Amino acid sequence: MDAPTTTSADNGTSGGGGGWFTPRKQPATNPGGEQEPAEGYRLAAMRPVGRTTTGEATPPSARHSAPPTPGPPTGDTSHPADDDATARERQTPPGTSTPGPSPADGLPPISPPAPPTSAEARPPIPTPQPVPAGGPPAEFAPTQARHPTPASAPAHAQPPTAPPVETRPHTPPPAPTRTEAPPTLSPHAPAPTAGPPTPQRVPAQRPVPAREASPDAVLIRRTMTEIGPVADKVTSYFYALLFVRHPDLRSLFPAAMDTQRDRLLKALLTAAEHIDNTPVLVEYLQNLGRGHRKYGTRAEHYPAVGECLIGALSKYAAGIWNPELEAAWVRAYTTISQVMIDAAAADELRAPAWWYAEVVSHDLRTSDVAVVTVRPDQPYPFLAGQYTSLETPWWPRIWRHYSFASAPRPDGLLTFHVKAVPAGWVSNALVHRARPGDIIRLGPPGGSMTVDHTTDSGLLCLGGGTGIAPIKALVEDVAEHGQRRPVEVFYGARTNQDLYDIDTMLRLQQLHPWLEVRPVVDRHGLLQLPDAIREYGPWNEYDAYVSGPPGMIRSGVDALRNSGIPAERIRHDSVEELVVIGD
Ligand SMILES: NC(=O)C1=CN([C@@H]2O[C@H](COP(=O)(O)OP(=O)(O)OC[C@H]3O[C@@H](n4cnc5c(N)ncnc54)[C@H](O)[C@@H]3O)[C@@H](O)[C@H]2O)C=CC1
Repeated sequence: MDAPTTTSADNGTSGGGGGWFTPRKQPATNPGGEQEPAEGYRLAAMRPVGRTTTGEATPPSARHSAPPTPGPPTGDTSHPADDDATARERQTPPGTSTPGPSPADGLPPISPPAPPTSAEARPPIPTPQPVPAGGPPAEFAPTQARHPTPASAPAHAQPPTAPPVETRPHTPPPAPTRTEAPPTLSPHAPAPTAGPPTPQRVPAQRPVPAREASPDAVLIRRTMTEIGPVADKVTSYFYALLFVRHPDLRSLFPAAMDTQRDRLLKALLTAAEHIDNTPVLVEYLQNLGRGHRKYGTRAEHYPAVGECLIGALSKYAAGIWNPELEAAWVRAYTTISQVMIDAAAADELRAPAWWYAEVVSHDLRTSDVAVVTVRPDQPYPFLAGQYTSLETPWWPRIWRHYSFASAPRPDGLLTFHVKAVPAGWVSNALVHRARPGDIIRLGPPGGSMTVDHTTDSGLLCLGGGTGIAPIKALVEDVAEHGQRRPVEVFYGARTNQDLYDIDTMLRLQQLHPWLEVRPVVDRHGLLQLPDAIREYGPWNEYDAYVSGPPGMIRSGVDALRNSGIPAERIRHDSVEELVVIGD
């Protein structure tokens, strides 16, 4: 899969135990029971453990629970799996949207899979085991008014005009001497803190110790192999089942479900497939669970998704499907959903589900790139290198990811670099329509491409196109920590004109002697950004950060590894990359 295309840094993906496949019609009093078949064959409906008997954690305030309805009431919805993809700026052409699956849309007919032969054929109900959701919740922040105040903060400072950019030869500084233990990407590494709530620090890549796959993992992977050739059909059938059986959930998804539609399923399947990689999965799913709050996802929604997941899998893996396989999936989904539910519940105690933010500055740098600065309606804690999800008033419930282009600032303003991509709904709105005074919504921060301040290793940063945004934030972060660790930035673009933020980067270079910025402009496709780092080095004592288009990340990671940087010291936003490490 391409990277970054799932919440990456997307980060994210759970382990732990805990069952919540419980009776559909008796969630409050029979948490261990089985579901009665309804509408033909169904798995047991599910109720999360550790929640209230209604399955809904009591929101601390209306601000945390009631989804707003910004913009025209189009009926559009957000995509619960959007967080899994760092699909920044990639949007569905407005003219090609599909208003949700239905039999009339050419989707597979919704014929329920064959019922089990007996109640005994059902999978055993796993024992509920609440999963810790990231430590004790921080103090609850009082709810604030949802109406943002008029803009009054200064706009984001503009960079000076720079002279024409030339790629200049450079001798890199000597490799830094490590004075502390190398930065660990261990799943148990402490999360960096940026004030409550503490964003999860989820390294984008982590090696998984080689070990024998668990029996459940073997069964799950067998299913994945079986459905691989018909993945599209599984996806269509899954959503058809979900929306036909649970029409109330339709409003949680975008009206246009074409290119976005498989994110939820993809995230679930990816997580299940890597169910053995518990620490990584836990962090990923916690991030995913928190991110789902802004969609209005509630604990009681998860059983429906689980039912339909199993329904779709059992239909398209019918050749190998049996009670043992089903039980493995039930256990996996139980774990996955429980972690997400617990994380969302814990997050609800310490952070809003979303933030409103007012555009205070809009700087069109090129014909298709804008630098947009917003002021959140209340403090927005994040770490440099992270990203957020963003919704405009013109496309309600369509969320896209953008990285913060600055380290946290004293004035609380947040800046994003947005490139309008062809037929991109959100990106075109942000570049060509947004103006100061417009109100957008922000989801929680996510991503693990953050600086490890416990080491003085050098930073080797590759930023391609608007991928330079988080790199700039990382540079500012290093500067604010007052360290003198070498930072080498390779800023790639297809043309000189595309180096829209070079002035800012050169200004930072002037300010900081430890910073080296090297613009790399494509030479007729012969030299691309990753090629440039091969001309310099050595890099074996550096931590690497890669941000840009998926192809650039792939070839950048290859080039970095070839230059001697171990995989665990290369960070980028990509959940698929994250979870496949170690396979
Ligand atoms: N806006 C944001 O906050 C962020 C955006 N991104 C991603 O960065 C990308 C930026 O897109 P554009 O500005 O259009 O970049 P672009 O397509 O113009 O490419 C930027 C640089 O990457 C190189 N590159 C592209 N494909 C490559 C490949 N296959 N192999 C090697 N090098 C390659 C190009 O040569 C160029 O130097 C988008 O995919 C976006 O999702 C990533 C992080 C943050």
